[in-house]
Amino acid sequence: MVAPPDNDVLWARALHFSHNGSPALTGVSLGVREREILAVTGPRGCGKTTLLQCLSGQLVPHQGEVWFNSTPVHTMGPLVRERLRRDKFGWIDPEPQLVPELTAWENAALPLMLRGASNRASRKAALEWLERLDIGGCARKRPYALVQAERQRVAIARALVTAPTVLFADEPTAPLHRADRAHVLRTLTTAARSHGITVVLATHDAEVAALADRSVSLLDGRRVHTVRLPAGPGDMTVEGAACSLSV
Ligand SMILES: Nc1ncnc2c1ncn2[C@@H]1O[C@H](COP(=O)(O)OP(=O)(O)OP(=O)(O)O)[C@@H](O)[C@H]1O
Repeated sequence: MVAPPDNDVLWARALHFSHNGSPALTGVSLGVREREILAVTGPRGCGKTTLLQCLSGQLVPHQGEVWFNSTPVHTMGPLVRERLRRDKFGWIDPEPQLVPELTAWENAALPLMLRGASNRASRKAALEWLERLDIGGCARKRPYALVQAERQRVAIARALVTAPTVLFADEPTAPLHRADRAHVLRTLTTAARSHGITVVLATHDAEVAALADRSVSLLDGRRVHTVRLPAGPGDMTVEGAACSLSV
């Protein structure tokens, strides 16, 4: 095993993963620099979610290595990986998964309470994040009384409330309308930058990817390089020696 470069907070080498024998990642390598916002782009089914799950320790790659700072994640046991995810990582799903019995602020405060923070401190931090995401007025409502876009903002507040080292966001604005999407993404990226949070953002939306510092593209479980043509039919997708036009 070779340790990753010092300036990469996450580093993956030659990841392979199959779901029930069907390959989802076939040799993906990448580094994520500290404090950068990295977009993982590509069409549906290209392996974005699987890659984020391997990087965040939710899945263990069948081959390859994942490192968080100088710690190998792929060799960790389930309990250590669970602790790493709880203490260092945040996760946003495309569909908000909230606890129905808890109010919006209690849902947002949950990760802090699970870490043993006081009720008062957890509530204060949760309310601040809900305010930043423009849903302070919903703090006492339960999920059933919120619309989908409000529920997603609560889920985003919950992911940010601990100021994680790395935030994994899997199509985080998928349930939002276009205007809402831009606002939530700006809030998310501004918060990440001001708190020094590294973000790995999976998206198939070019407008969303444009907010990132850098993008990596996947196609059929492999990394590809997308080159923008100066004037022509679209982007050129290059993988090794093979080229194809994606329009
Ligand atoms: N739990 C699963 N069981 C079986 N196959 C799966 C499972 N999860 C993903 N796959 C398959 O693995 C491949 C990669 O899926 P993945 O969800 O990682 O891609 P994605 O780029 O995130 O797609 P989407 O944008 O649709 O979420 C796809 O072919 C998908 O059908």
